[in-house]
Amino acid sequence: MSDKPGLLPKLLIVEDDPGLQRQLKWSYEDQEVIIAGDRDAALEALRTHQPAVVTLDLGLPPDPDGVSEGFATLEAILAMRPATKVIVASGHGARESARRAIALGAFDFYHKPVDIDELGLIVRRAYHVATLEAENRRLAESGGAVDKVLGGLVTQSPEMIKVARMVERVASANVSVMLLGASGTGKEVLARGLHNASARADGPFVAINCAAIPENLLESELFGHERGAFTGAVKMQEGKIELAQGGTLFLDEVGDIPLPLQVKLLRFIQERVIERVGGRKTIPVDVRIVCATHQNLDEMKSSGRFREDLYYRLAEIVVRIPALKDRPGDAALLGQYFLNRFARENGCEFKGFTPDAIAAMADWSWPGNVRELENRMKRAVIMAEGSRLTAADLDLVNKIDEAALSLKNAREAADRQAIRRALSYSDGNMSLTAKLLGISRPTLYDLMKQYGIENAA
Ligand SMILES: Nc1ncnc2c1ncn2[C@@H]1O[C@H](COP(=O)(O)OP(=O)(O)OP(=O)(O)O)[C@@H](O)[C@H]1O
Repeated sequence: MSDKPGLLPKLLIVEDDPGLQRQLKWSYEDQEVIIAGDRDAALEALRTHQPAVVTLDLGLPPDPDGVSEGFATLEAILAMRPATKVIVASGHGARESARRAIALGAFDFYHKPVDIDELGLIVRRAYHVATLEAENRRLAESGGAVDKVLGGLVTQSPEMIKVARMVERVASANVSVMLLGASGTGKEVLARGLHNASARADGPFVAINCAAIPENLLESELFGHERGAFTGAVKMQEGKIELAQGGTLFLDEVGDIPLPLQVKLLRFIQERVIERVGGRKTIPVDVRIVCATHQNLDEMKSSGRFREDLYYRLAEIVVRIPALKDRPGDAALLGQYFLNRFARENGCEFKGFTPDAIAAMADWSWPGNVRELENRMKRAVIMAEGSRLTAADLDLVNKIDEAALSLKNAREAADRQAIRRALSYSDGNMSLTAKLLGISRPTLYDLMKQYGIENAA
């Protein structure tokens, strides 16, 4: 970080004790510290420097042994700049004043005598929340100008925008596309977007989740059946492939198709004709196949559970979709988007999120990705009592995020993010990316393979 004042975030310390002023002034390397000894000086500094975070001693002149001037200063600061995060110092036995300060809008409090490390942590957390809030305000103010790629995909993450642009590009080409990503990352949204951006947009988009259908029924779901083909087949039924005639067939969880059916699917892709179960007639079908899976198909190919020839037919273009936690800012953006949507649908109004909700959303690792976020928002909008959604409404209070706690996962997440950023910065130039990351090109290739990161440039 730069040590030039002016580029550092500003911290205003309101403290009348000269000894403490000196001690605190030199305790923050990462901040430009401004000191004020009373209310007037504090408000003047607030106007001039606009610090995001303020620490405030409640015992200020002319009432250094009481709290009246401290509270008056707190109220004046929040009246002038309501978004300021004020951290209040409370003396011995001053629980009551701490509580009152929080009720008035203070961000947090600390006990005197000062523990510099502890206060440092509170200050850093306050900056973190202030930054997230500022970002949220920016997004809310940008209103409808939020990036909507492919018609319905809400994102502001460069990685995801790249993915969407890639899907738009391949939409018009006659190639098969395989979407790889964890559950709930938006594979179906992208598949639909691809269909809508393609020349087949006037035709049907038919989706089938191969994991959700029992193995013995999957064949007839895909290929259809003739009347009397099996017990219960009381009438002829067209399969999903046939229903997608002239359009796009989205095979979700393609890794769950059993081997015998993989053979039949391959035959269809090669010959472009189907036979319904129990039928003899061959029916020509013109469909484009887009497929998706969260499984590791490379591993399945090696162990013989997924046919290699089918894989290459289905995966002429492979698109890897980043997890929600790897898309900085998207959780807050999508949170706001779902909040607006569900509030509208339920006929209620919300002003947004409380700081603890914003911080909780940024810290949570979203194992269920966008679907989990969508579900938490849906529930919160129905259950919430206040005008802003809290971390408790989102059921994110005191949740032990085991995935985020693991050091290995945290390191991997940091590696992934750094690689994606460097790739994005260098526009996919591998030599430059390796240089930016300070590693060799072979190491970069190894890491990208290990983390399943594709160079989307
Ligand atoms: N970027 C996005 N913008 C808006 N809505 C989204 C976005 N991504 C996902 N969603 C919504 O989140 C939910 C999950 O998305 P989707 O079904 O596409 O995920 P998926 O990867 O196909 O999940 P699965 O693998 O479990 O089938 C859907 O309701 C979808 O509308």
